[in-house]
Amino acid sequence: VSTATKIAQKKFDNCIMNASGVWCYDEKELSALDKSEAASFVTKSGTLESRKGNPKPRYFETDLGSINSMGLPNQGLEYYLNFVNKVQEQNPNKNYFVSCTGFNVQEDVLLLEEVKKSGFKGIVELNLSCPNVPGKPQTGYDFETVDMILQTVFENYEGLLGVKLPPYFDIVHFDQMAKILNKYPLTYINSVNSIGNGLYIDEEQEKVVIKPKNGFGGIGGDYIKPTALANVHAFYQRLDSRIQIIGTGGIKTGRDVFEHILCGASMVQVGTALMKEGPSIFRRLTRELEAIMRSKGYEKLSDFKGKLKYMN
Ligand SMILES: O=C(O)c1[nH]c(=O)[nH]c(=O)c1I
Repeated sequence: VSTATKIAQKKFDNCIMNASGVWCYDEKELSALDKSEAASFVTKSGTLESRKGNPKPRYFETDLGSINSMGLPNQGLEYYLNFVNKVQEQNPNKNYFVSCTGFNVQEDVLLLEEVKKSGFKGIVELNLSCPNVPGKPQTGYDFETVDMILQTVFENYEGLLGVKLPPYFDIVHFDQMAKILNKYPLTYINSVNSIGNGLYIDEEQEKVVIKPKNGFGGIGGDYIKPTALANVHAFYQRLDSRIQIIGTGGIKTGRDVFEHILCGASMVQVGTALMKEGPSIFRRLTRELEAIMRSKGYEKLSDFKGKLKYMN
């Protein structure tokens, strides 16, 4: 049987979805994702109460990516749970994600209790890496706190739960974080969130381009792909195989999807490029990935997942 026929018969499970924060603020945006070729969707990170977020302009696109300091604007976790529970009922074969984030461990516990009470059957993404709430540090850079949060959360929560991590830039930090993460019954880790507190300048006006935090914001897009691939692969090398990895960062073509999977990702999420192109991007990325797999004779993701070669 020819390779092409084999691939046609064994269409790989779609593995591409949105990144939290992009095209997922309300029912309208989430419904558009659900209708698209995306494998699933994740909501904007929900907090205990709804939030307006930071003053605008708080998002800016550049040729190579984006900078954002949204400040966690969201409808509140209850809104997202109500909507996703409804959609989940209509599509039992899809696994939907609800993202949430508290400002301390007590809030994280309350959020997960709210999830449990709602009867949510999907996957929770606990965001440990929002870089844009003034005065609040990125939890993911405080290893003891991450350990304490996961310990506390898993005392009561039995559902499917993953964590959204910030990018790390130090091999010892990969070692330390992986040691902590391996202690817990995590379904997955999502690596990476934006690279926090970058600065993009309008040279002509000699000015920043977003209002919050004197122009400092999370960086996404082409700028961050090498960091994202390194984080995905570093955790792939260190985590128990029971913990899946969702790769996020710098994806805008099928090649980028392929590279994230080669580094060990089981699924990938698209942020900046989705913001630029809209939900039709999922059809394009799926086609481009299929073409690459066909050209290399791969039938399914496990044929190449994590199989990045080193120079011996
Ligand atoms: O500013 C935001 O809302 C935001 N922006 C990001 O780039 N990552 C995040 O996790 C969040 I919660």
